[in-house]
Amino acid sequence: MTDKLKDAKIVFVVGGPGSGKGTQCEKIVAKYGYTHLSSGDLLRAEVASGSERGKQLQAIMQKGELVPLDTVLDMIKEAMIAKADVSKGYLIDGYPREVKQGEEFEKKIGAPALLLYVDAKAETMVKRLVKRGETSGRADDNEETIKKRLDLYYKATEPVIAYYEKRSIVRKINSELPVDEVFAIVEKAIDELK
Ligand SMILES: Nc1ncnc2c1ncn2[C@H]1C[C@H](O)[C@@H](COP(=O)(O)OP(=O)(O)O)O1
Ligand SMILES: [Mg+2]
Repeated sequence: MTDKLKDAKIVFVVGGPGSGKGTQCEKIVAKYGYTHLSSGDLLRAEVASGSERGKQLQAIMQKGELVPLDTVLDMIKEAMIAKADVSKGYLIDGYPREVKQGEEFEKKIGAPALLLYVDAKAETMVKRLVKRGETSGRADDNEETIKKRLDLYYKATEPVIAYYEKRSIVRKINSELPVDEVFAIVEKAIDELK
């Protein structure tokens, strides 16, 4: 564990694609001064920067292969350390995707204080993603890919929730409600951390 991060408040934000993770994270950042880190965004930014590592990542991703777990974690850790002096806490959005990723995160960085489980029905998630796809420009926001992402989510990520439930750090958030009502529930969970 890194000294700079030893007292860091770490919140895992887990939920299916389109459940509303990004939406709620944005609101947490605005109210609480947390740092929002999404592994996908970090990878895309590294590629866009044109750095040596970015070029290696791009080559891997172009082949359709998975970026090594260690690389993703190193990037998350670096981004956390860079914000250590100003950040009130960290939102780790869309990670861990599987139990192994959670275990590795804890070995290399630290333990989460809370897991926000942003929960919506499959039907709701599909609807939101199809709508987001009209403007997001994200290649994976189309109906066929959405279905694959949902299947993978249920297979790989639901065990993550069960794993952290054993430690009683999971707070399930009903994300079927309007955004502000969802945030009211999120606020309670974050306030309890203080
Ligand atoms: N509680 C809510 N009610 C209605 N729409 C919501 C919502 N939360 C999010 N949305 C919308 C915003 C986006 O267009 C879409 C997906 O939200 P998102 O925050 O990008 O999800 P995620 O980051 O979990 O993939 O759904
Ligand atoms: Mg998102």
